[in-house]
Amino acid sequence: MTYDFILYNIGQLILPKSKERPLKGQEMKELNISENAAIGISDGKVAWLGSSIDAESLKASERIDAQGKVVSPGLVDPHTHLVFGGSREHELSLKQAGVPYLEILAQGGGILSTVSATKNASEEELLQKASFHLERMISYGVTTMEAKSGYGLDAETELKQLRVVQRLKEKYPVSIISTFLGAHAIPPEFKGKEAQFLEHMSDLLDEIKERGLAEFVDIFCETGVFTIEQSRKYLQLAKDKGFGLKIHADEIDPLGGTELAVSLGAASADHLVAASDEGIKRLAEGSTVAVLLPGTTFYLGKDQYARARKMIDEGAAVALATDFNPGSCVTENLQMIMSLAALKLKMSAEEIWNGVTVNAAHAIGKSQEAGTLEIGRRADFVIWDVPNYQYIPYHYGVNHAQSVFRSGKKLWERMAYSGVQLSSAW
Ligand SMILES: N=CN[C@@H](CCC(=O)O)C(=O)O
Ligand SMILES: [Zn+2]
Repeated sequence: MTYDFILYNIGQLILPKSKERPLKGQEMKELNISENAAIGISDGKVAWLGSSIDAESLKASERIDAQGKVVSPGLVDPHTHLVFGGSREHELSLKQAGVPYLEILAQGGGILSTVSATKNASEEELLQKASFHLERMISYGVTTMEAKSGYGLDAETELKQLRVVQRLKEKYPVSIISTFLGAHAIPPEFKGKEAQFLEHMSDLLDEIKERGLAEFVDIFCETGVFTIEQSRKYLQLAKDKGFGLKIHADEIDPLGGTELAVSLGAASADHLVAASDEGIKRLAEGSTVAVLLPGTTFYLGKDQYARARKMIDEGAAVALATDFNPGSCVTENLQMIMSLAALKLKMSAEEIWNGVTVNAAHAIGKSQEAGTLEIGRRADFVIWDVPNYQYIPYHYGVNHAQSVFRSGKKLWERMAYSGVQLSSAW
């Protein structure tokens, strides 16, 4: 057999273990690292895995020298609000003055400010803007990501956002999982009529399902937004209609969204900064993935981070995501989140890599195709310009990706291979 190409001289090849279910508790500490490794690629898939020495005797149309660098599966970002209009830099001074996130929202700002900007933007404008952010995510090593609606809060704008996600799927050779988050905030005209608003959003579910516009349904279950009972009813309906479930749960107040997620069999419960001891116990018992978003806690200027250590030590499955959005976490950089996970969530490098690969894939129902490199799987991988896998969480705030491959094809490559390239005019 002649392989399309062989990537050899890989200093460390990161091979997360893939299971039928997410890695839980102590399993998150396990990470296969193969040294001086090689991968054979054929028809966009991993066709051979072994040592660089053994790869010498293989036939290949092309050979690429990884120069002793680190190679990992393409990263998976399981929680993003990729499609939105406008930006919210004007809120920074409010944050600095100590105005809480939910207070900005209650005053008609925050999410509602982005809702106005998203309503006012055309589909083309939203597509262009989301493309810009998506390309940046790819440059940071992400080949599979989730994207939510939720900045419309009316039928027309929610569907417009979901159509943009569909168009992104067609435009880019990456996997994008679409989530309907029509229940993201209460529009001013529905203040005090939350149940009516949720009925209005529920009415969209059949159309979204028929047109294949979303795989998951999500809700912001929080003080001043949607209650536990409202969330339960809404999500149960979505589940009955065949959607996967996600919940923005226990981000600020411990309402019990974590327990609700587990009891409904949600794929993920996200944020969980205020998750109770009982909620953590339930996560450990179930298979709902705790998607932690330390970039959001950092960006909101809070001191209390999600209790990742307790979650993992008690047996829960943890994944990490950017939560990229224009208000509470304005970064496309999942590597930065890996550093925050090390520093603020006290996760080990092994737990972090599992959190941005296999467990993140489970959180969005893509564990069969993303998050690891195995023979027969799509060859989505990243060559990292670092000496070892611990280095990425350690050296923060910069992009360590050297090149990003999707289905065995180079999708993105850093222009200067060794560090920065100063202008020749200097
Ligand atoms: N907390 C709710 N939703 C988003 C923030 C959205 C926004 O502020 O625009 C989040 O996950 O952080
Ligand atoms: Zn979110």
